[in-house]
Amino acid sequence: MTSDADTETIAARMTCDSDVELARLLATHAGVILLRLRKGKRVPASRLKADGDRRSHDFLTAALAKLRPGDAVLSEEGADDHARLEAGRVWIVDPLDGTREYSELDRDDWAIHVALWENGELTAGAVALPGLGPTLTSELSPRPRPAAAQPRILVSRSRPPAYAETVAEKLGAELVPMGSAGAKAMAVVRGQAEAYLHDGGQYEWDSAAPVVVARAAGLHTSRVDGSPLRYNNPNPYQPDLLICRPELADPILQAIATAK
Ligand SMILES: Nc1ncnc2c1ncn2[C@@H]1O[C@H](COP(=O)(O)O)[C@@H](OP(=O)(O)O)[C@H]1O
Ligand SMILES: [Mg+2]
Repeated sequence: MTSDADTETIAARMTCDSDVELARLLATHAGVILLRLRKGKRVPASRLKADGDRRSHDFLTAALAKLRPGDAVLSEEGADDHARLEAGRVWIVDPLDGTREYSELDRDDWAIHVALWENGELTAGAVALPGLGPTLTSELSPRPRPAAAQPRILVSRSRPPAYAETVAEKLGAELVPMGSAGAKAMAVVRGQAEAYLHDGGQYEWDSAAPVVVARAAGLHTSRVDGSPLRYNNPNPYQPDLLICRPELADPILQAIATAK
């Protein structure tokens, strides 16, 4: 098992000039720490969730402090330092997205998010999906996607939007529950679903890295009223999100507007 001292040593040894490569390395390594932490664990779910959040957060923030000392950090697990509002570069990280699923030992729908915001825009990011496949980054290129006979719309397992069934009916789509914003967004990037719809509560760290990777893959990303997603706001609460194949954006947004 990786100890806190080990993770500090790893962070201290890392070097990296490219921001996107750094995001990939950090998210991937945090995933290794999290996989090791839960391997063979027979501890209460609440303890695994708390330990996972803390260990991953400590690793990511120690590495960023060493490798990008001038940058600000907004992390789900850290105190929000409003100095970030004056900073030109802010790392927006979710050390463990899908914490609930992480504590269910047979599930893989959880993720680590590392994104970089620079002067108003998300510019780089990575989403690690330990146990599911390689870390996806904002260096992806759009790829051709064959039309799906019946669109699959991913929604939260525990908190799907109240109007999701109405939207699915209108589009002749199937609703598929899955944990983690990052896992859902990357399932769309990987062609395993056509859309990810969320409403009712979320924060910037839940979507920043998934959104910058999804945009690089050529997908539509917006609020559910079609307005743009903006990051590094004074209040990081960002309650809703649509990520989908571009040709489905207008039909889904129209169906949401009618159903809400
Ligand atoms: N109504 C809500 N209010 C606040 N956060 C929410 C939320 N619904 C989902 N989220 C957050 O969005 C992420 C994905 O959720 P879900 O798996 O339900 O789709 C989770 O992040 P964390 O696991 O990082 O806390 C979850 O806490
Ligand atoms: Mg999250």
